[in-house]
Amino acid sequence: MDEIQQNIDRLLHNQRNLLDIMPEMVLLVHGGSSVEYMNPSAINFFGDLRSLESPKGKNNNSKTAAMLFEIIKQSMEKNQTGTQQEINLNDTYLECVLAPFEGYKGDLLHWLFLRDITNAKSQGDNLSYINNSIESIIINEIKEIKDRDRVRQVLTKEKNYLKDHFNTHYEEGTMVGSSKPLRDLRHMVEQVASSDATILITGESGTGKELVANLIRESSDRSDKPFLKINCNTINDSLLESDLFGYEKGAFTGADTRRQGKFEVVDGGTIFLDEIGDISPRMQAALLRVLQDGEIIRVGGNVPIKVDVRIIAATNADLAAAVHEGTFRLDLFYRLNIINISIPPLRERKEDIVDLVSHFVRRYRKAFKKDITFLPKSIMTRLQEHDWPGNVRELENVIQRAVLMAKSNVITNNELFFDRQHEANVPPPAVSILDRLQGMSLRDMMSEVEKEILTNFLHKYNGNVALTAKKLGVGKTAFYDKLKRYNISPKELK
Ligand SMILES: Nc1ncnc2c1ncn2[C@@H]1O[C@H](COP(=O)(O)OP(=O)(O)OP(=O)(O)O)[C@@H](O)[C@H]1O
Repeated sequence: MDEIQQNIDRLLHNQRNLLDIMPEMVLLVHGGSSVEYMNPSAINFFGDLRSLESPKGKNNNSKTAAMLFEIIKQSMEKNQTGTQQEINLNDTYLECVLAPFEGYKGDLLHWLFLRDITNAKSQGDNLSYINNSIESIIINEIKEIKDRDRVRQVLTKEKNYLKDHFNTHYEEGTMVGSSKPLRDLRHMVEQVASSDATILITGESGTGKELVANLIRESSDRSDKPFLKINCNTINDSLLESDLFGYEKGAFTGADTRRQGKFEVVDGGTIFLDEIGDISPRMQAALLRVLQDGEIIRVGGNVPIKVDVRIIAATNADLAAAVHEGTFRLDLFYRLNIINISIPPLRERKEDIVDLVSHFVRRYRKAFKKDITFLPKSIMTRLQEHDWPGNVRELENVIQRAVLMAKSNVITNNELFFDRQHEANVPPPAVSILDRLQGMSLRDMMSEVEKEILTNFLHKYNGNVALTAKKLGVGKTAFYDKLKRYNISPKELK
């Protein structure tokens, strides 16, 4: 019997020691309502819950015991015994296994094995937070790389935008543009150049009328013969007449020798008469003679002289309207208008802007020895959106300035200034004329008023001298004299 008792004691001792050294918390609960055993880990963690008189007490240990009993009750109800559960006890996370068994005389006993997993759990949470952060950092990084790539692609595209254009061979005097109107224009120039027919080139100011005249002459059979350009607007009538047709000795004061006019000098070649809409009726008659009969009469002479000159004329005025108003001869209009080349304004062929811009960049980077290699697409868009009241000449001016002012190899918005010419043409706000004339002599006042009237009317009639002179009831020669006296340039008043 002693031996049996000794064995029981030994087993109990070993069992107790085993439970005592376990790092996990172990509790033995009796009947689901009192704690019969706690190992040191459990006591250390919960406090001693074994001697509590009533688990419903108010101290902390009673509350903890009540919570444990509740866990046992719910596990039994949900049949979760023997499985590992995670419970939260006052913000502490515990892993718990419940093992019910039948004790002496049928007592209901529960082993509760518990492990504190709060740290492990928060490390896990941290880890998943870090994982998430790393993931979002990587996602952001990838997005940024993609964005950078997109920007790089755009920049590469932009960089290449004018590369081909910039690298193409640059030729002075070429007519640039690939829009349908420009292609038609080029075709027409090729078709009419080789004939000797008179050509009238029409189009707004700065559209390229002179350029077209040059091309016609270059492609004609007269390309190796003299080519003279006369701007009918810049010299007065009598000078223009003697300049073109020559004069006989004694024709006017100072004509002490006979002199050949340009039509004779250029014989066999071409004459370009720019601003033809501004010539006087007398000049119109003389020109009609050249066109009809192929002859001129020198000023002060009466002998017709045969000339062989091709005439290319140009105007930005509406000659048909001038005929209608009686300031331009109908027969001369017909003679000039045998072949009409009409150049559309730039705003009607905006597709040409890219070609024109690169053409002018090439022209001016060479002239100013600048190394412009890049023109951002945003700049090109701005240029394409502009209305270009001054047409190709205005575009050329804008690019010329930009190239000159560019600080690197790129043209930026800082260098882009549009002509304000059309705004400058708006008459200044009215100031009382008498205020302005105060202190002047009557003669000076009259001159000022006359100058003001001439300027205003020329502006109103788009710089058309013949029309303005007619409207003011002044002879054209007298009108030109006045313009000279007051130093007024009709061209600047268009
Ligand atoms: N298609 C084009 N390609 C290249 N350069 C052009 C083109 N059109 C016009 N230009 C340039 O624009 C500028 C103005 O052209 P141009 O003097 O021929 O115009 P215009 O119509 O005769 O002007 P205006 O009415 O004032 O006499 C010139 O430098 C010319 O070389």
